[in-house]
Amino acid sequence: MSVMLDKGDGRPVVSVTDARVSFGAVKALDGVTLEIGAGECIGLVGHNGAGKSTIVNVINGGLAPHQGAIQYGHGSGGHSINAARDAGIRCVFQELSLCPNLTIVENTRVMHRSLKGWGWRKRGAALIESKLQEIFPGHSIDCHDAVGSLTIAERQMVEIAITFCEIGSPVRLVILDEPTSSLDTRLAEQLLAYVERFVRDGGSILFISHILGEILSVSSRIVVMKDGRVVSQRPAEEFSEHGLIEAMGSVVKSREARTNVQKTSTASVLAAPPVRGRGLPFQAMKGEIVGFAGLGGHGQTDMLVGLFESRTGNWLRAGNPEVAFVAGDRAVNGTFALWSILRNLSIGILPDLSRLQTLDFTREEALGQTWKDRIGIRTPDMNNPILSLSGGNQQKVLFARALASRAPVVLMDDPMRGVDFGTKQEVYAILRREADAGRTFVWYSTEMDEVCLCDRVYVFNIGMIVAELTGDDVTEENILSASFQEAA
Ligand SMILES: Nc1ncnc2c1ncn2[C@@H]1O[C@H](COP(=O)(O)OP(=O)(O)OP(=O)(O)O)[C@@H](O)[C@H]1O
Repeated sequence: MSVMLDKGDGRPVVSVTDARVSFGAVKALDGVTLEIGAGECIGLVGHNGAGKSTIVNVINGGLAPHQGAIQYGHGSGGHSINAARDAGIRCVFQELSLCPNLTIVENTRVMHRSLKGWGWRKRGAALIESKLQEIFPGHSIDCHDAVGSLTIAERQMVEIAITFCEIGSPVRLVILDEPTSSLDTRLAEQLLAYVERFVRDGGSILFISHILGEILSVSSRIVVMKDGRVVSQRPAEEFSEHGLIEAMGSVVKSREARTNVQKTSTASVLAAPPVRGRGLPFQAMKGEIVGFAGLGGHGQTDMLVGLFESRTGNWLRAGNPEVAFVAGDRAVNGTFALWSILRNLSIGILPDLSRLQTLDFTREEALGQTWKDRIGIRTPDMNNPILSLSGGNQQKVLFARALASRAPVVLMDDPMRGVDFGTKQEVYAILRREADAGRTFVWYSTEMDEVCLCDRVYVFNIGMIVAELTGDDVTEENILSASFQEAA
C-alpha cells in the first residue's frame, strides 16, 4: 500500500533554479530551471546527451551544480544525497545500481537503512514481495535470489519495486530514468498503471523515456531538453508525438517501412533446431531482418547467445568473424569500462586495422571519426573514457562496433536500450540498407514498433518458438496473440 501524501501545502517537492554543470568542454546543463509539484508526473525527453541524467543527479543530491540553486520542499534542508532522501526523493537509475552478489532482500536493506534489527530479513522479504506484486502482478521473482542471477528486465523490476517501498519515511518523488527500457509490453503497461495510481495518491514522478507514446500517455506536463537546456515545457495534452520530436531537434521522417517484398534469397546463413525438441526451428536467410518477439525472458536472449557461441568457437577465424553481437545489457557484457570510446569501438575489428600484427593508429582514428559522424556519437574526443558518454551514446558505440565489422550476420539483443528517437531512425535506415546489400540481422526487441519493422518474426513463449510470422502477418495483434497462447 502506498501512503496518501498531503498535496495541499502547495510546496514544490523540488525546485531547481538556473543549474549549470560542465564536464570539461561539455556543458551538460546550461541554465536549467525546473519545479516539480506534488501529484505531478513530469515527462522528461531529449536527445542522447541532452542532459537528462545530469539533471537527475542534481535533483537526487549526488551532483552539486557549478552554479544555480536546488531547494527541497521537505526534509532537513541543504543539498546532498541525504538531504534529497530526507525530502522523500528516490531514483531508479538508467544504469541499474543493485549489488549483483547480494540477494534482493539484502539489496533492499542496502537502499533502506532503516530496515534493521531482529527479523529484518523476514520483514524486508515481505515488503519487497508485496511491492513487486503491487507493481508487477503475477511476477515470478524469488526475493531470496541473488541479483546477479536475474535477467536485466527482472533487475529493472526489482530496482523499481525497492525504490517505491515505503520504509521509514514517505516517498514523495520518484525519478524513473528509462524505467521500461528492458521491460516487455505487458510489464511496461503494469508499471505505467502503477505510476498513474501513485500520482493520483499525491506522489510525484519524473519520468524519462525515449518512447514518446508512453511519455504522452503517463505525463501531466512534459519538459523537453536539448543541449543542456529546457527548450519547451507544456501540459502533455498540448504535445503530439510529432511536436515532441520537433522540439527535441529531430526530423520527423516517415517510418522506415518493411519492404514487404518476399525475400527471394534461399541461402540459409544461420539455423537452429527446435529448443529441446519443442516448438518450431529457426532459420535466417541472407539479407533478411529476422525479429525475435514475445514476452521478455522467454528464451530470446538464450537463443541469440547460443547462435553466437555456435559460430565463434574457432579462434583461427577470429579475423574473419561469421557473426557480430550487439549486447543490450551494456554494463555487464557490452562496454569495457576502463577503455576509451575509440578502443571500445575498434576492439571488434582490430585485425582489419592492423598491419604486420601491429595496430595502425591512423586507421583506428579514421574509423572512430567515420562512426562518430555516421551514428552521431556525442563527444568532443573519441579518446575520452567510454563512461564519459551518456547511456544512449554508449549503446551507439556497441552498434558501431558490430556494424563496422565484416561479419555477414549481426545478432542484436534488444540493442536500442536508451537510444534516442532520431538515432533510432538513422539505425533503422542503416539496417535496411545493409540487409538490402546482403547482411543478415537477427533482432530481439522489447519494442513492438521495432519488431514490426522486421521481414519475418519468430514469437517466443515458454522458452521455445511458437509462431513464425511473415510480411503482412507481422502485426502487434498476431504477436500478442502468439505470446499469450497456451503453449502445447
Ligand atoms: N562523468 C562525465 N564525464 C564527462 N562527460 C559527462 C559525464 N557525465 C555526463 N557527461 C556528458 O554530459 C552530457 C549530458 O549527459 P547526460 O548523461 O545527462 O545525457 P542524457 O540526456 O541523460 O542522455 P541519454 O539519453 O543518452 O541517457 C553528455 O554529453 C555526456 O557525454
